[in-house]
Amino acid sequence: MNNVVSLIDATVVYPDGESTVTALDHAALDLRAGQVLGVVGESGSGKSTMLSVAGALQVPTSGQVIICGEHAEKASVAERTEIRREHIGFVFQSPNLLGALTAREQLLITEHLRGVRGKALRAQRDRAEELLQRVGLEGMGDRRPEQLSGGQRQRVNIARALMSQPQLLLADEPTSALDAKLSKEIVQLIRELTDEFQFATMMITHNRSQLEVADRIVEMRDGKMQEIPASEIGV
Ligand SMILES: Nc1ncnc2c1ncn2[C@@H]1O[C@H](COP(=O)(O)OP(=O)(O)OP(=O)(O)O)[C@@H](O)[C@H]1O
Repeated sequence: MNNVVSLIDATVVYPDGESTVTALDHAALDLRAGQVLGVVGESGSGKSTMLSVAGALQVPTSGQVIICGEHAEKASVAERTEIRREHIGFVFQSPNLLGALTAREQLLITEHLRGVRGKALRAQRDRAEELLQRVGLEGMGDRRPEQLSGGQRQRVNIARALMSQPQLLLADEPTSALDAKLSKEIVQLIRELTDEFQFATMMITHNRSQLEVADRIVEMRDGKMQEIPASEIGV
């Protein structure tokens, strides 16, 4: 089976005054379709940097990043935008939904901005309805963010990330704004969607109990990434 994303010796070095910070230190990873990877580590250990490199938001200082067969480290800015648009869905900490738009419109905003019309738009409208239903928001498509709970807003966010049928879902602390019960529901939903749509998921979390949905876990320490058996961290 092919890897959805591979990091090969990926290193990110930032300038830090007179010296430098190695935020990602020779990271190696292969992630396949249908797998959920949990990413843990203390603040400043390099989790966001790793996710940002795996998501072609930034290029490594050295090493390789292969996303669905495409070398992101060699791609131009425009090509990286295309890689993200074609292959990747992003879910960030708090849902950055637009206040004036309904849940349905949040899912279709990209299509409207790109001027998608006719049959293609109808297909995406159908997909939006299916996804709203799939994430548990059936009948709520007309609600604006203020008319939705925090958990429901994160569900809209997840549905929106899946509109482009991504092969890779990157989630950066998707439940940090939610209580324990809602957090559990959201990570469970991400697990189920990963199985159903067979994309690969990387999820940063501070909450180790959420790692029970992960197939694999990596821990970041000072930019170094190490895969650890689930048994070792008591999941
Ligand atoms: N743009 C930047 N310029 C300089 N240093 C940076 C930059 N971004 C991150 N760093 C440094 O790189 C290291 C890793 O940061 P990163 O944000 O990846 O960690 P993190 O594990 O995601 O932290 P947190 O859990 O607090 O979000 C830190 O030492 C940070 O200060």
